[in-house]
Amino acid sequence: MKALITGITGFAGSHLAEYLLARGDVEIYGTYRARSRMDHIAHIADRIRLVECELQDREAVEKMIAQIKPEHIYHLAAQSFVPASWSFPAETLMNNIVSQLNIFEAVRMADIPCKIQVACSSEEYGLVYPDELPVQETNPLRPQSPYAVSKIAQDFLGYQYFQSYGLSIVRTRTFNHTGPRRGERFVTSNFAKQIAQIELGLQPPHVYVGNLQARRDFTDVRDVVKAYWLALERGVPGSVYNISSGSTRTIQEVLDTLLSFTSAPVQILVDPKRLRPSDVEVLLGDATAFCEQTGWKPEIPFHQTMRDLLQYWRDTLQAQARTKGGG
Ligand SMILES: Nc1nc2c(ncn2[C@@H]2O[C@H](COP(=O)(O)OP(=O)(O)O[C@H]3O[C@H](CO)[C@@H](O)[C@H](O)[C@@H]3O)[C@@H](O)[C@H]2O)c(=O)[nH]1
Repeated sequence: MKALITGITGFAGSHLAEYLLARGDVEIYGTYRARSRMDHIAHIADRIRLVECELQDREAVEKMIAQIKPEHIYHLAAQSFVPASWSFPAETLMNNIVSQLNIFEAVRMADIPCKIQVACSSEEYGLVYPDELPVQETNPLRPQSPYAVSKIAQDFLGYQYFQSYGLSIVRTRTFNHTGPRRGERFVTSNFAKQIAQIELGLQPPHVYVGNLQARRDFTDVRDVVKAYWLALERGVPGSVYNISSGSTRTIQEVLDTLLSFTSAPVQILVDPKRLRPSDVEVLLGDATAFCEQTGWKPEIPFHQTMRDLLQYWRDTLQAQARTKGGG
């Protein structure tokens, strides 16, 4: 079976590639761009096929899909950092919407039997009222950022291409996910990296934070990528599914959990630059529909995820120090 992962060099993409490799029955293709960093997939590079492709280039995408003829497409490539979408709203919308349109059009033109998973987001729900929790797929979408609007467009294009052309598309609205290799701008990874830097004496004992009152529903990325596989194996085309753990934590609790793994004394400082024009206050997902349809359930406890993430940063920073020191 041939699977294509867009954004294979990224956080979720690299974990999905590892998961599919471990299955043993999947031939894995992945797209990257000239500027993509390869460190997340260096350890598996000899077992996957990498294809350079700018997804905003329609002709390049058509050629790539026609050549590979994938049976599964996992569309994970995106501008996924919410604050960047305020700094670069046009780029976020263009990148996220046009890339996906090109993939849909290329599959349609190639006329191949191919299932497509679209990585949508819980950010689409945006403003959620207390009596709407936990959020179901039927909840109104009240976006709070340009990123959320881009994901709603991706989501609705998935619905429309299923309705109009019968493309076999499954949409996954994934709530926050984290784990080793999480990009350092995202809150869990950012705090973990700061703590690891403090432990190694690479920064003063100050942890900079933004809004600690926000609540999020976190799942381990290694559970999330299993869900993506199951979405295409057992999900109903045309459907949209929440992928979430069903429990919520404040960002303060995230910080406290990470701090419980270190003996380094730290001071917490609010950095006003980390506060957003509008922040989603609470996200808590109801994944019952997905669990019942596919048999999926998250298995890795939050504490384990946080422990692994902090260890990832300790190992990464130590390896960087060794490289710099020439040892
Ligand atoms: N990034 C960051 N966020 C902080 C910080 N301090 C507090 N926060 C708060 O921590 C929460 C989570 O922020 P992020 O980790 O940046 O994630 P996100 O905005 O919730 O978006 C993530 O989840 C979405 C799914 O709900 C994904 O779609 C999106 O791509 C991303 O992974 C937000 O409420 C943010 O204001 C900080 O120093 N840095």
